[in-house]
Amino acid sequence: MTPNEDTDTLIALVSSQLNLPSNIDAMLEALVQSNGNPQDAAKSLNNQGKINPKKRKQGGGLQSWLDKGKGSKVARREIPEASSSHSTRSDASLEPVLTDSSIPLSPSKPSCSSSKVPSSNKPVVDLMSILRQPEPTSPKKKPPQAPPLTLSNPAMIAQHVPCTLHTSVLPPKLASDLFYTMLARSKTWKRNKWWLFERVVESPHRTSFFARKTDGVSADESWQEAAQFWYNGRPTDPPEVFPPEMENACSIIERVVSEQLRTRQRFGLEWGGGFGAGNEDLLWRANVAASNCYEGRNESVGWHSDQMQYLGPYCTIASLSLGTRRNFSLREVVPAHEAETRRARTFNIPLPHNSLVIMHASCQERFKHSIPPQSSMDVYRPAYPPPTSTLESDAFSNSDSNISTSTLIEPSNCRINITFRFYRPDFRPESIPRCKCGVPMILRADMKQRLRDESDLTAITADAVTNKKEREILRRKEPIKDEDQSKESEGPQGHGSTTTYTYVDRTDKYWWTCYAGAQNDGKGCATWQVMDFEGEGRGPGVFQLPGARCVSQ
Ligand SMILES: O=C(O)CCC(=O)C(=O)O
Ligand SMILES: [Fe+2]
Repeated sequence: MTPNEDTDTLIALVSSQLNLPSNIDAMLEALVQSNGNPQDAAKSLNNQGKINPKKRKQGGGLQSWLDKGKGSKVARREIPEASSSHSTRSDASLEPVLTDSSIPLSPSKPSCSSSKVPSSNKPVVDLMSILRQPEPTSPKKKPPQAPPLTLSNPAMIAQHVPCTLHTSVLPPKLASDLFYTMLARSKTWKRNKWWLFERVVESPHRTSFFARKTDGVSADESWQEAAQFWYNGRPTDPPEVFPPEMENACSIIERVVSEQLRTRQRFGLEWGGGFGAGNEDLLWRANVAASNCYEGRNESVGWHSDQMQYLGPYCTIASLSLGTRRNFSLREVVPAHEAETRRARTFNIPLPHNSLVIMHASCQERFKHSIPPQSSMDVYRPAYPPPTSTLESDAFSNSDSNISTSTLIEPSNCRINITFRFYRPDFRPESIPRCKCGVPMILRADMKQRLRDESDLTAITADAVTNKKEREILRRKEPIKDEDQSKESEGPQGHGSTTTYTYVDRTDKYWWTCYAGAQNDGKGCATWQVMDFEGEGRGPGVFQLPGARCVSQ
């Protein structure tokens, strides 16, 4: 979870209570004044008449700003200090407004020179205590809000979200061993900390970052920087290496994900390169993983989308659940032009022990996800005793040294989550642009600019696709076992030799933006620049593969 996404939530909460539309800067300013309370911020904006509706740009989004003449040729911009004293700007509502006379501009220069660990003289607060839900007080008529929907089977999941659920994904003994191994390790994992609205907030769960021993990943020092990013830029120990059980699980999961990818529509900017000799049959690999431990029903992770700076656009993330069953929630970020006609619905997917959720391409761009606190929770009763390797660890130490393993099968109130990820070679740490603070920037998608929703996209794409099988897949929006794919195109190098590379190009925009404020008292330089995929020498994306063709236009 990252500070940016928490700010998204706050901004969305403020925005939902305004009588008139506002801009991001005014909302951020009001949030700072009201100590992060969205209700107070909205009230003060509504009362003080800070909002000048004429300044509101219809349609919003990065492209509309770029199209406004003077910005169109300039890729790199700075946002005035007063409007960006927090690097915590919003995907959902970020408008790169350069000047707005309704906002007092501070003459002071960007003040960060280096990233530093949050100082301890201010109290650390639990993130959830800041993200208070407001009372529904807005007098403005909003589109109807559909109640949360539980997606209880794979067909429902495929219908509503860009995810698939795979139950009993690992052999049961391996799932159990991996649970115990990670549970034992989790005792030393850290709670993430970062700056949000002049306070240090702390994530309500423990987390750790892993690099895979294969592929030279852990041997490459540049990945240390990537690990540090997992902790919002805090200095950290080198990433942990995948333990053997995790390595075994990862090999199985890579096959499950690759099989899924063969049935799905690809996106032009997805990774199109290979995965090295011996992996020609894989469409997806993992070279890093992040693991989380949620102890009890109150531990959680708030609404966020995952940072993409090393994953690149349209990434695929495979998320394994072990231990207690928890709900995984997803909520779409509604594009600005649809905000007055529809509201996002929350979808809940119950995740049992040994289940895998694949967050497919576009999930990070279009949706936020969370593990919410629950009012009740069933304990997990392991089917096997802990493996002997974990018995030596403190987690299972017992004063009775003669205890037999079978008596150690104890119910647990913990959920272990492992998100397997592929950090792309074309987004290696040394290729990430740095802001004026000297800190690597983060990559953000312009969620506002999305032109169509998934159903429109599917219809358009399906019309354009000539391959009958693919058309069927798109229409049903369900994974279909695909036996006879791609007779028509040559397989691209290293990316499987029997796959058709049709892709959709949604003309989405991405930009790099300063991230230093997360660890620097909330102060960043607010530099940003549009990502120029080819100009920055990135790729190959799926759109660059031999035989690939775009089906959206
Ligand atoms: O625990 C989970 O399932 C989600 C974790 C997550 O969203 C993350 O690590 O980014
Ligand atoms: Fe996440």
